[in-house]
Amino acid sequence: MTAPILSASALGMHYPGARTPALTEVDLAIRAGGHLGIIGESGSGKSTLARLLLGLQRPSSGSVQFRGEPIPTGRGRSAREFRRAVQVVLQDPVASLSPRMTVGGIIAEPVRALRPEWNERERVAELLAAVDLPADVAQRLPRELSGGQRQRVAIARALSVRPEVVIADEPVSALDVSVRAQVLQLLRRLAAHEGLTVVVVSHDLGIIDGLCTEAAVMQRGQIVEHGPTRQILDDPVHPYTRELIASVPTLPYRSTHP
Ligand SMILES: Nc1ncnc2c1ncn2[C@@H]1O[C@H](COP(=O)(O)OP(=O)(O)OP(=O)(O)O)[C@@H](O)[C@H]1O
Repeated sequence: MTAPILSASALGMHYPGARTPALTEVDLAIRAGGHLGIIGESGSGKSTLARLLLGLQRPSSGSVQFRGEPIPTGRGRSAREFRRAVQVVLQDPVASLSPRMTVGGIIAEPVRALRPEWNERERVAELLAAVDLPADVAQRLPRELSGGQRQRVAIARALSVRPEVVIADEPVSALDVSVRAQVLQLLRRLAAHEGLTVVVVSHDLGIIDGLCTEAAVMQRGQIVEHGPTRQILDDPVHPYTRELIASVPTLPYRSTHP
């Protein structure tokens, strides 16, 4: 078995003033090239876990490791390498994109910060093509694009520095159902093409089923079930997982994963 690229040990998060912890003793190993879905109802701790895996927040207890070492902090070489290697795609494409920057500027920003030696314009053109957007979109502003196009821009930006891991928090929840399927298809194709490790956070079982070969089910800050997505869907063990599955009448985005 390959060593995990990202892992969490006994991870805990207790927000100041909160009555109960958002995360308790979470252990998780994400193997390189794996496609993991984190599923659970609102408030179960999914986004908190994602932010801790991204190093955007410090845990109250436990730790996150990247390639077997604690996530590097500060401005040194290893911290820059972590920021390049692990990228995020957020839920709301409008809020996650700066309204006054052109699309080209938005996509190029991580390249400028982390790969200044690359030709920015060429990279932007490559990325727009990779996410099936026309080249002239580079000169436009985010508000001139549709929701689906904006989410494609967010994906292009995340891929701009050739990351190894992409953590997507509700990547298609803000989109119309028909556009959702297209963006999911794009994410699937890019993940396979770039050999990415993907972590998808969603409250929607259909989206996890469409993108992830492996799923972790969260309830009240804990992972209550973790295994192959197909096995979890076909033969759920935990009562909460059964409840989640029963609440979804159909799973619309089923991919071709075994
Ligand atoms: N910055 C914060 N300060 C205080 N409490 C927080 C903060 N962020 C999250 N929480 C609390 O932590 C718990 C877990 O929240 P989190 O957002 O991680 O869950 P989630 O499963 O992602 O939910 P959702 O799907 O609604 O985003 C909730 O009780 C939430 O109110």
